Formats: sequence, C-alpha cells, structure tokens
Amino acid sequence: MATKPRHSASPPLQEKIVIKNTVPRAIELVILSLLVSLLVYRVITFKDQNHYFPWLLALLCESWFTFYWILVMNAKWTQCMTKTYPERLLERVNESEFPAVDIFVTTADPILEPCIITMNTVLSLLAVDYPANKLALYLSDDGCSPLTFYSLIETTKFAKLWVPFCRKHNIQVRAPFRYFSLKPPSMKDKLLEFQQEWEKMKNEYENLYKKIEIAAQKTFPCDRDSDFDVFADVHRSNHPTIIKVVSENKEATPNYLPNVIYISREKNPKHHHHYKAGAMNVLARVSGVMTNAPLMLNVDCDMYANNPQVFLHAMCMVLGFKNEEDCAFIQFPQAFYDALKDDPFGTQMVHLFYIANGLSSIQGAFYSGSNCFHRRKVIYGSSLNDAIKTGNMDSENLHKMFGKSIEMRESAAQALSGSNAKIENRGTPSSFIEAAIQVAGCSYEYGTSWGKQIGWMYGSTTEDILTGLSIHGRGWKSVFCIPEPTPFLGCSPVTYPVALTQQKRWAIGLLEVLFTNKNPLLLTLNGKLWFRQALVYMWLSLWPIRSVPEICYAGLPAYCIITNSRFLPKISESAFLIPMGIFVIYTLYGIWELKRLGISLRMWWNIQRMGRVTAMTTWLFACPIVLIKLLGLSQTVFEVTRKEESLFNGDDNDDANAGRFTYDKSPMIIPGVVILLVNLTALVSGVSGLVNVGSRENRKTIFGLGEVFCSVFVSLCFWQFLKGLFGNGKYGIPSSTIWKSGGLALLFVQLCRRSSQWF
Ligand SMILES: O=c1ccn([C@@H]2O[C@H](COP(=O)(O)OP(=O)(O)O[C@H]3O[C@H](CO)[C@@H](O)[C@H](O)[C@H]3O)[C@@H](O)[C@H]2O)c(=O)[nH]1
Ligand SMILES: [Mn+2]
Repeated sequence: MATKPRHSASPPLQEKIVIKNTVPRAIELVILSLLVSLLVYRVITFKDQNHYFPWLLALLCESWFTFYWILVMNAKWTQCMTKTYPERLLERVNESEFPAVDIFVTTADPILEPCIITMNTVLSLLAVDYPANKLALYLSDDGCSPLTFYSLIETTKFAKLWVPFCRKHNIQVRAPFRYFSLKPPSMKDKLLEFQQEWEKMKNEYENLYKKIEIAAQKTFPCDRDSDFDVFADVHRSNHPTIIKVVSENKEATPNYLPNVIYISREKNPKHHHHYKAGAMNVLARVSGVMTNAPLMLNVDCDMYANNPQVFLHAMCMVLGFKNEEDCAFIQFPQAFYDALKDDPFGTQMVHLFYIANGLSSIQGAFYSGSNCFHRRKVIYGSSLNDAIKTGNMDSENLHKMFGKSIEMRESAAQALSGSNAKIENRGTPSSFIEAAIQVAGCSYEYGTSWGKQIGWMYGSTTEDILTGLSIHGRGWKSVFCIPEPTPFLGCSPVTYPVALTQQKRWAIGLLEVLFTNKNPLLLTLNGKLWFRQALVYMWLSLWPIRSVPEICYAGLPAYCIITNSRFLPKISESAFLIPMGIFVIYTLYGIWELKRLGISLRMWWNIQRMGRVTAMTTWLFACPIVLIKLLGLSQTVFEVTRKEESLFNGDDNDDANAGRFTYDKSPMIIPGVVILLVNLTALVSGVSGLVNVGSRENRKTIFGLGEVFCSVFVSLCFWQFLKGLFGNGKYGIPSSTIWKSGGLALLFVQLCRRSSQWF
C-alpha cells in the first residue's frame, strides 16, 4: 500500500511505501504473551521453590528480556521504505538549480587507514553524476600526514583523467581499485577508443598506486618544496592548522573537477580535540567560510561511492518533500565490500534492516556516521519554528554560538536563512584561506555552542548517534533509503581483535548517550523527540546494560547443575512448554526474518551466536569504562578501526583462514571464557553426577533437561572460544587469559557450592 500521492501534476520524486507486516507482528505478540506468561508463572510458583536464588535471578533477567522485547517490537511495528525516482529529477528542476553539496571525508591515521583506500573514496566522490561546480570535497586528516597530502595531490592529478573517463563511458563503479579488480569488460563489442582508454586508465591507476606505495616507505613522501614545508617536524598531536586548496574549479564549469581541499586542523595536547566529532565541526566551519553549501555529505575514509547516482537519489528527497521538516538528513545504509562470508564476527549489521525500516515510520533512521547528507542549517542548530530557523539571530547571538570569526558568522546567518543557495557568486575557496585557518584553530570553540548545541555533538564516542538524537530532539525527521546498486561500500573488520575494539567503542558511546543532556527520555519530556522514537534510542543505548542480564542468564544453567537446583519448570510440567515455546518460536522467527533478506542459515547462526558473545564480552566491559568516566577518573577514547585494503592483504594470504578467530591479550574475552569454562564444568559434573545418582539413593537429581540444554546452548555459542583454548599461535587464546579465566571460573564454581547452602 502506498501513501497518498502528492497533489501536484508531476509524479513524485520520492515515495514512502508501507510494507505489510501482519505476520511478523502476530508472531512478536505471541512471543510477548509467552514471556509474560513465564513471568506470571514464576511469581505464582515462587514460594514452592527449594532454591529461591536461581528462580529470583531468572525472574529478574526475564523481566528485562520482556521489557527489551517490547522495545524491539516498538521499533519494528510498522515497516516502511522510501523509494526514489532520480530519472524524474530533470523534469522538475534544471541542473543549474541543483543545491550545492560540501563533501567531507575524514581520515585519522595513514597506517590504520591506508592512503590508497582513502584516495579511492575521494576518486569515487569526485566522479559522481552531479554538476562539478556544485561540489567541494574536503579531506580532514587527523593524522597530519604529509603522505596523505601528497597522495591527495597525486590523486587529484589522476582524477583529471579518471573523472572524464567515467562520465564519458558511464562507468558504474568509480573507485578504481574496485573497478579494475572486477572482471575486465568484454572488449569484443566495445569501440577501439574505449579499449585504448581503458588500458591507459589502468596504467595510470597503477602508477598512482605505485607512487603512493613508494612514498609510504619513505620517511618523507617526496622532495620538500614550499607546499610540504609546513609538514616538517610536525607531530600529529601538536601542530598548527594546515589547509591547502589542492584543486579549484575557478571557472565553475559543471564538467571540470569539484574543488578539492586538504585540512589538518590545529592540535595541541592542552586542548581536547574530540576525535571525529571535533574533525566534523572543523569541516563544517571551514567549508562554511569557503563554500557554504546548503547540504553536506559525510563519509568515512573507507566508504567509497558505489552508485554514481547517489547524489541524485539524495536530491529526490531534498527536493521531493513538501515540508523540509520531514527530511533533516538522508542516511544511506552502511554496507561492506569484500565482507567476510557469513559475518563470523557479527559486525555487518544486516539484521538491523528491520529496525531501520521500522524507524522510517516514526521519526526516521538514526544518523550512523557515514553515508549521510545533512542540511547545513540543521547541523547549525535550527529547530522547527524558532528564531534560528528563520535566520533572525542578532549578531551577538551569532557570535556566542558560532564564535568570533566574522566570515563564520556571516556564512552561518546565510545558511540559517537559506540564502546560501547561490554559491556561484562567492569567491574561490583559496580566497578564504585565512578565515578558514582561524576557524580550524583548537581554541576556536571555547565559549561557543559547537559540540553542545550546534555541529556534531561531544560527549560520546558514537558522536553519530548523539548528533542524530539531538536533531530528532528538535522535532526534525530523517530519511533512510536503499537505492540499487548499494550507494556506498566500506570495510568491516576482518579480524576478531579489530571487531572487539570497534564493538567496545560503540558500546561505550551508546551508553554515554544516556548520561548526556540528550538522554532520549529527557528529550521526549523537554524536547520534541517522539515517545516511540525515544524508545528506539533506548533500545540502542541499552545494548551495554543488556550484558548484565545476559551474563547472569548464561551463568544460571551452570549454577543450577552445579548446585543441583533448577531455574526452569520440570519437563513433566505443562509450564515447561512456555520457555520451550519461546525458544522455538524465537529461533524459527529469527531464521525466517533473515531468510527474507536472503541470508544463509550459517550467517543467521553467526549473528545469533555473536549477539550473545558480544553482549557478554565487549558490552560488559563498556559498563565499568563508562562508570569510570562518569566518576571523572578517565576519559573515553575513540580508537580508530583498522581498515584492510583487501581481505587477503593481511598476514593470512589465503582465504581458508579468513574469518577464523584470532586472539590477542585483550581482557575483553575473559568473561566469555569464564562463562564457557563454567558451563563445561557444570556439564561434566552434571553428567558424572547423573551416572552416580543410582549409587546414592538419597540424592535426587533436581536440575533437569532444560538446564542441561541451556548449558549446551551457551557452550555452543562460545564454540570459537573453545577452539581458541586449544589453538596455536594467534589462533589460540593467550595462556595468561586462560589462567585468569580459569581462576575466575573456579571461584564461581566454589561460590555456587557455598551459596546453595544459604539460599
Ligand atoms: O580522531 C579521529 C577518529 C576517527 N576519525 C574518523 O572517523 C571515521 C570513523 O572511524 P572508524 O574507526 O572507521 O569507526 P567505525 O567504527 O568503522 O565507524 C562507525 O562508527 C562511528 C561511531 O562510533 C561513526 O563515527 C562512523 O561514521 C561509523 O562508520 C574514520 O573515517 C576516521 O578517520 C577522525 O577523523 N578522527
Ligand atoms: Mn569504519
């Protein structure tokens, strides 16, 4: 069923499609009623228990799971999708009236984020199907690396060949490393001209690749000329601002290259630089004074544009909504190239599809940090129906909010009032270098609203979620859209330790959100965040807290077997059907949901299994880390995720080992190993106990099949850790981790034995 057509003569540029969702809703309600029945059963039978402790703990955990299930149901209740029609754009608007877009690419470390990856992202963006005079690409380099700057110069030279080639032959994949790794196009039916140009491009790209590779091996990438002088003796965490206009479209011709600007913002150990959020705010300001486009696209350095029409899809939404309030930002999905088969580490997030579609029926998708078009005025703090929106801010207020730069204040006033649409009349970026350097200074933000009310928000290592939340909190809606082919593709972690680091940062950041003044519940009470949207934000922010009930529940079956008690109804009781029903229906439903997305059974299992493992390892760790931060004892850090140029470029040179778990000394896996050891101990002692029961007539086995089944299930979830206990080299869990975990497991078993006498 489609929503009401627009009352205009021309067909719509975008449409919201509501997807029928009756069966999933019914199943979810069944699961909910079973969960509630289980809680009721527990309360009623509480007094009949010999052991109160496991029963009470199970009741508490299941209450949490029920509450969480309601949050999930709320998030997925109505499924919507937005469809765009870029082919209709030109019927509506003249190309010269397309809004300008400032493109932000962030990179932070040329080693963790190899330059060639960043440069391919840059190339793919310079080559998109959009008038080049409407675009400016800003590369923010938090690594302050001359190599990145050198690579950008060389890449821009190559782009002068590459971009016309892509446009002329309508190439679909415009990141050369991907294009040339595809099967070469069959040349038989191609013109000789194409064949020659293809060969030439391939050679040119190989040259670029080699230049960057050779430069990366030197202490300084090239001869120091005047351009590179500024990089002499800089330290990445202590240096002045460096801004270089690498290429300028002086004549503003639609077919030339977009402006290309390199930025390395000032850093000083005395000033907190706020990681990516800080970089984004500098990008917003520098681009504000230089080009001030009404839209900004932000991508991580590894997210290349895989669909050259992505800007046109975005414009369908920018121009296609009658009320701009319906479209504060446009989020395209985060998808990955060369992703590990079947998602062994559970990092690819495909199962969040239904949540994203569910959000589309509320206030719209989360902002997820990359692949997102923002309206500049929304980033500048504009709320619906307020003075900021109408641009009625006096100069004093502008000063307070945006800082002392006159150029910044003027450009902000223009952006807020919407009068920046015609950027052609501005000077070229290079005429604003001084103003740009001023606003990129590390003390510029003091006493202003940057990071608090405007720009990217500070206070969480998932600045994306916090920033999106603050936008929704001001009443705006957002749009999520998945055109074909997938608009952006990036890297997902290819080793387990990298996945752990990423997951830890997410969990810390999500939990931090709850302790800011943007707590979703506060924003519903005091702001304009919709209640249901707030519940979805709660669902997300509570990920780390979830670790506590999950770990308790995973310990319960072991506890019961060791202490010969139970936390599930006996198999002979009809109430046994309740937990069994939940397990069976939930499992089948999960499989069916993912089947509909074309996901294999194996991948479903990996996602399920890693859901448990991640909750009990990295998420658990996030809780004390955030607590320590709240107590003011330390700061949280943004650790950059390592990107691999190609899956097989790591130290494993064959794909047989791709996706195999490797381990480092990270303490994060300890709780997982403990849970595994405890459950294995329980199973062994349980089975041997069963064997012995006959000989000890007065000792009746109380725990039942349910407990044993759960214990086996938990052990299966940690199967990779079990392999790690016996693995060699990097495939083995380090012995120090095993010893520590063993000790803790032993302690747990002893405590179980003792405690069973007390409860
Ligand atoms: O001090 C910093 C740290 C990071 N970055 C950049 O931030 C981006 C994202 O970092 P990455 O390590 O790739 O994080 P991921 O976990 O892969 O990123 C996801 O999660 C982040 C929030 O945790 C979001 O910011 C990202 O957009 C989102 O893709 C990269 O381009 C980095 O270069 C900086 O510019 N400065
Ligand atoms: Mn990333």
